[in-house]
Order: sequence, then C-alpha cells, then structure tokens
Amino acid sequence: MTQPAYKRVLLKLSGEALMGDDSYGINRATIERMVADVSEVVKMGVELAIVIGGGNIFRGVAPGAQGMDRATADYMGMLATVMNSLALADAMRQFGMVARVMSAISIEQVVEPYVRPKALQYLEEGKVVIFAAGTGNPFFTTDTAAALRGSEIGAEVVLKATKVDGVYSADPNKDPTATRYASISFDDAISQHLQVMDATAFALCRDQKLPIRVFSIVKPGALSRIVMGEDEGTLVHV
Ligand SMILES: Nc1ncnc2c1ncn2[C@@H]1O[C@H](COP(=O)(O)OP(=O)(O)O)[C@@H](O)[C@H]1O
Ligand SMILES: O=c1ccn([C@@H]2O[C@H](COP(=O)(O)OP(=O)(O)O)[C@@H](O)[C@H]2O)c(=O)[nH]1
Repeated sequence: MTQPAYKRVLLKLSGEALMGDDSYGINRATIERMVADVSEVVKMGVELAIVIGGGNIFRGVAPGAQGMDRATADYMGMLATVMNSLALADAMRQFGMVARVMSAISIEQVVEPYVRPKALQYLEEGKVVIFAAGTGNPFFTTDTAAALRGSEIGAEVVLKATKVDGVYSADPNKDPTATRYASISFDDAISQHLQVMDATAFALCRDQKLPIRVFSIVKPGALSRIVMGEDEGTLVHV
C-alpha cells in the first residue's frame, strides 16, 4: 500500500462552510461528511490537528458587529469557534474517533486550555486535536491561528479547506474570468493581495517555510487525495 505523503498535518476548516446550504449555524450533513473525510486520513496513520473557524456563527467584521468595539466582537468570534470545535469533537465521538479540544482562551469548565506539550502528546497518541478560540487574540483570524498552531506542532503542511477549490487570480465568486493557480509562491500571493487567506497567515507560513494547500471542502475525497500526495487545489509555497 502506498504511504501517506505527510506524518503530521494541520487542517483548517472554514466555519462558514459548516453551514452547508443553511443560512447560519452548523449543518448536520455537512459536519458528518467532514468527519468521515477526516476519519479516512486518521486511519492512514496521519497525525491530525484541526483549527476551525467561526464565521457561520459570528465574524468580528460582519455587519452584525457594526458599531461594536472591534476587540469585543472578535472575542465573540473566538467563542463561536469554541462552539464549532465542541460540535466537531462531538460529531467525531459519535463516529468512533477520539478528539480533544484545546482553547486559546481559558474557559476551563468547558474545554481544556491549550498547552503545547499536551497537544503534542495527544497527536503522538493518535488523537485528533482541535484548537479552539483561534489565536486567543482579537484582530487575528483562524487562518492565522492555523499558521501559528501548524508551526508550533511542526506540521508539514497547512490544509485550508474552504468554499473555493484553490487560489485564483481574483476572487472567483466576484470575477468569473478568474483562473486557478496549480501553485503560487507566498510572495506572489501577498503582493497580488489574494484574499483567499489573510496576509498575516501567509507571512507566518512563509517565514516558517510551512506550505499551505487550499482546496474545496465540498469536493468528496479531496482531503484523502492530498494526504496521499496527489495534486488537488492550489499549493502555496516558499
Ligand atoms: N484570489 C482568490 N482565490 C480564491 N478565493 C478568493 C480569492 N480572493 C478572494 N477569495 C474568496 O476567499 C474566500 C475564502 O476565504 P474565507 O471566506 O476567509 O474562507 P474561510 O471561511 O474558509 O476561512 C472564498 O470563498 C473566495 O470567495
Ligand atoms: O485569532 C483569532 C481568531 C478568530 N477571531 C475572531 O473570530 C471570528 C471567526 O473566525 P474566522 O473569521 O477566521 O472564521 P472562518 O472564516 O473560518 O469562518 C473572526 O472574524 C474574528 O472576529 C479573532 O478575533 N482572533
């Protein structure tokens, strides 16, 4: 049997994609499909950590947060990621997987705090680690949390599962003539202001030489194919 291309990966799941076709919240069928995809990868023996977004529940820069103090709105966004993390961990439990949620902000009655050595231990034990509450700081995003935690745990790649199937020359939802890159350098992605990920996340991954692969969350089997080393989505590299 062919071996997976990676030993340890950091998967960033879009909060917004968890909505499926609903207008907000968590769509049951969508989360179950995600868990099934994730379980395939875990069965291959790949150590998997997950950062999940919160845009399906609350986004600090959304119209609903207008007029609010930005930092307060961002803390609400971080709490939204905690809810998504708990939902994901529970869906994994129902699927027979073992997951641990670790939060960047302390709410110890709800989830355990993020402690790096403990996270590494869980990964070595084959448990899925879900990092909740982003970076724990306002003015950041869960993409940056993925870059940060990915660097901290020594992941070989950050896999960004999102609504689009890769990085395009312009936002494909706004510009139908946009074309998809098979690969692009961090410097080009940053200088062209490609909005698929924020510049902070790109810059951190660039400095740490941590590649990112952007791929579609709705495409069946995409995650497994990537982990097996196949070409899927867009590779952002140094
Ligand atoms: N150059 C681009 N290539 C691909 N997607 C882009 C680009 N520019 C903007 N986007 C938009 O970025 C979105 C993904 O970013 P974001 O909404 O932050 O995702 P997530 O919720 O997965 O973190 C896509 O749905 C797409 O509309
Ligand atoms: O380190 C972080 C991560 C997230 N957030 C807040 O949490 C929201 C939800 O995260 P994000 O927008 O990254 O989620 P996604 O796009 O994946 O749904 C953001 O809008 C921010 O308001 C934050 O303040 N700091």
